[in-house]
Amino acid sequence: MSKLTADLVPLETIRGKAIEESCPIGPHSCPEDAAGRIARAVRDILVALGENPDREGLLETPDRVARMYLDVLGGLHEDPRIHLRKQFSADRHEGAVIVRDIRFHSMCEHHLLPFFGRAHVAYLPDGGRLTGLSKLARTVGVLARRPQLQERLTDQIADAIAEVLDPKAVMVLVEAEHMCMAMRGVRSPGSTTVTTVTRGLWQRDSAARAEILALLRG
Ligand SMILES: Nc1nc2c(ncn2[C@@H]2O[C@H](COP(=O)(O)OP(=O)(O)OP(=O)(O)O)[C@@H](O)[C@H]2O)c(=O)[nH]1
Ligand SMILES: [Zn+2]
Repeated sequence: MSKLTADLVPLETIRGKAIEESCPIGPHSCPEDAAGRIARAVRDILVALGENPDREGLLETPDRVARMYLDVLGGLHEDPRIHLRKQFSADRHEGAVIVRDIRFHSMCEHHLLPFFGRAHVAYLPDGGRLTGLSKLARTVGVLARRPQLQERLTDQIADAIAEVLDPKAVMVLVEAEHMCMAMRGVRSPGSTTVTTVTRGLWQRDSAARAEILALLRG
């Protein structure tokens, strides 16, 4: 099972006061003045590129980029399991629950460029234990807003559902386009990467797995 909380920088390596208690994932480093640090680094990047960070159009850019990073990578300081703890039961429902087309945007951890697409999530409740449909999408959102690999994102969505709902089975399919493949490097826009993971009963039962996979693909 992959770790669901982020590997953040150890407290002692952060200069200044670390805020330990304000994050739902427990004691860890929330670097003080994160926005200021990012903004200074962005200014350095602009200078290194040969730009003039003091020209009018770029004056506010470091601060904007800092706000943007803290927003699109804010899932580092959130525990995805919190949402799934909102549960209720439907004693007579024994079938699979499938939520398709959960749109997400994430950041590839190799290039810090976006990858984005859709996650499709299915689970087979045990004992009628259900979570809210929106909570599945919220879980995807938290895990996507981190520096990620598509494979890890897929695994972590399944792990969060398996851990909190303890269902009989889980399957997650993620399809995404990576800007690091489109804008640079191999320059292959339009390529789609598909990743899947199966846990529990559907891992062992190939007929059931094929049926759910077909439903996830739509
Ligand atoms: N498996 C996997 N690879 C990814 C993901 N995001 C980006 N990559 C790949 O990570 C690899 C990094 O390869 P490197 O050779 O270290 O970096 P690079 O020189 O920038 O590679 P190119 O993209 O081929 O130019 C590239 O092949 C990317 O396509 C992901 O989510 N999953
Ligand atoms: Zn990349």
